[in-house]
Amino acid sequence: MNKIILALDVCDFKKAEKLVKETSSYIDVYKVGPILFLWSGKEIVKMIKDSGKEVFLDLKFHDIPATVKRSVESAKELGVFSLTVHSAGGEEMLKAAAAVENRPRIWAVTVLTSQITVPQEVIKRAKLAKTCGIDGVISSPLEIGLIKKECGKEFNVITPGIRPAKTDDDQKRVSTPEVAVKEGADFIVIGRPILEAVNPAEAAKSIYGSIIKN
Ligand SMILES: O=c1ccn([C@@H]2O[C@H](COP(=O)(O)O)[C@@H](O)[C@H]2O)c(=O)[nH]1
Repeated sequence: MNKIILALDVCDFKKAEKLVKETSSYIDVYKVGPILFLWSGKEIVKMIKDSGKEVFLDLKFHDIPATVKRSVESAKELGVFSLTVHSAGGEEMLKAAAAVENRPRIWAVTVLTSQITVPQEVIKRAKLAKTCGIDGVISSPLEIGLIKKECGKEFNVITPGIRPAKTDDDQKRVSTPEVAVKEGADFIVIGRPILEAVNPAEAAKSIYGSIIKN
């Protein structure tokens, strides 16, 4: 499976559909977060799946264990490939999410890539998630090596904060796609560098080209 996940952070079904069509040669998994899900919910998930692609539902569940368990069950009914919970929800919440049978892959957010933190905090949360039966974590590309070392190669590391070129935006812990893939990222999540490009398909192609060389 291609390692690029395109974050469909748009609030328009037609725009999302056009982006999927234009980039489908380079992307197998599309991320749907609150921006798009609040507009198009089930329809967007269906459109992506009907295009033969997978959905990463990034709603970062962070609630009491019973509510998170039922949210994971609902996401399972939608047929998504993976979803996120927030590690700050704690052990009981993470275990409740992981215990749902035949569920999508669950990835726990460690510390948001827009926040400055110390690697020890990310590792502490990654280890907690692993102990609770979660499949992997969302972290910045700066922590990939350390997480793989501490939690094992099989534990998924998914990294937003990917910038092919230097930008001045809200992402604080960043690297290029090439470096993230070399470090061992299982997937890299990219939004604005593709969404805001003059030609999103060309931007996706160029990032794809840069990572398959490695
Ligand atoms: O720690 C996190 C967790 C999630 N994200 C999400 O990834 C994309 C990144 O988009 P860019 O435009 O490439 O910055 C976005 O949907 C975030 O909600 C994250 O960035 N960091």
